[in-house]
Amino acid sequence: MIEMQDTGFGYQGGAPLLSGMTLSLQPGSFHFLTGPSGAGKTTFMRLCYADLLPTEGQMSALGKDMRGLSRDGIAALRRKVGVVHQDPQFLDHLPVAENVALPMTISGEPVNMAAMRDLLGWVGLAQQARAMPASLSGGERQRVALARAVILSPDLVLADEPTGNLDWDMSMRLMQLLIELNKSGKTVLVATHDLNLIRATKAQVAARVLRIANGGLHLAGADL
Ligand SMILES: Nc1ncnc2c1ncn2[C@@H]1O[C@H](COP(=O)(O)OP(=O)(O)OP(=O)(O)O)[C@@H](O)[C@H]1O
Repeated sequence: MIEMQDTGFGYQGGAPLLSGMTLSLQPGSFHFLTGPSGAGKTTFMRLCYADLLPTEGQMSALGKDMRGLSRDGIAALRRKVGVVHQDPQFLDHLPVAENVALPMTISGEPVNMAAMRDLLGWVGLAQQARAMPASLSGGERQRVALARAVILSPDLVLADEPTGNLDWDMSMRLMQLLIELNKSGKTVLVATHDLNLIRATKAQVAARVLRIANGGLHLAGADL
């Protein structure tokens, strides 16, 4: 799903931030990504959905070589990757249902309203379909963001600190949805600082933990 061989990345004009990363993220796997603040977790996630391209080594995502990826290639790749950000942004003048449907609208696909209702029901927000984003709680916003991330049925779901602003119960509720997605066959990668969340999730799913530290990517020990 994601393959890296001695892959590195540095922002323009800066020293390399990540280097020598070697990874084979298998289809259907569940991984956490952890590491200190500023280590490069978000940068790593951005590489995985071709929002950034590696500056060293080799990398492929969903079978596509990231080197020399055309604009169309990047767009096709992103269609297969659903992303949930820590602080999801919505179009505030559109209700929840339209925000969730945006990836379909943008890609010119007809919106399947029945599928939309199912999806909102799955994230527990069937009653909020017509609500405006500004009226949602933090946990509701994250669940709307998750629904939006999976509406095109991506193969890979990336969540960058999705529970950063949520209490424990809501964090676990969101993790439950990510676990369900994984059990339905999706590859899931979740960046988080929260070791308790990792431990609680690992009790339910065979998740592995990647750690970014000192500019490199490491597999964390079994104690995590
Ligand atoms: N667009 C950018 N241009 C230059 N440097 C950047 C850019 N985005 C991030 N950085 C730098 O890259 C480093 C890694 O940032 P990144 O956001 O990937 O870390 P992180 O591990 O996700 O941090 P946190 O846990 O605090 O969210 C930081 O030093 C950051 O300042």
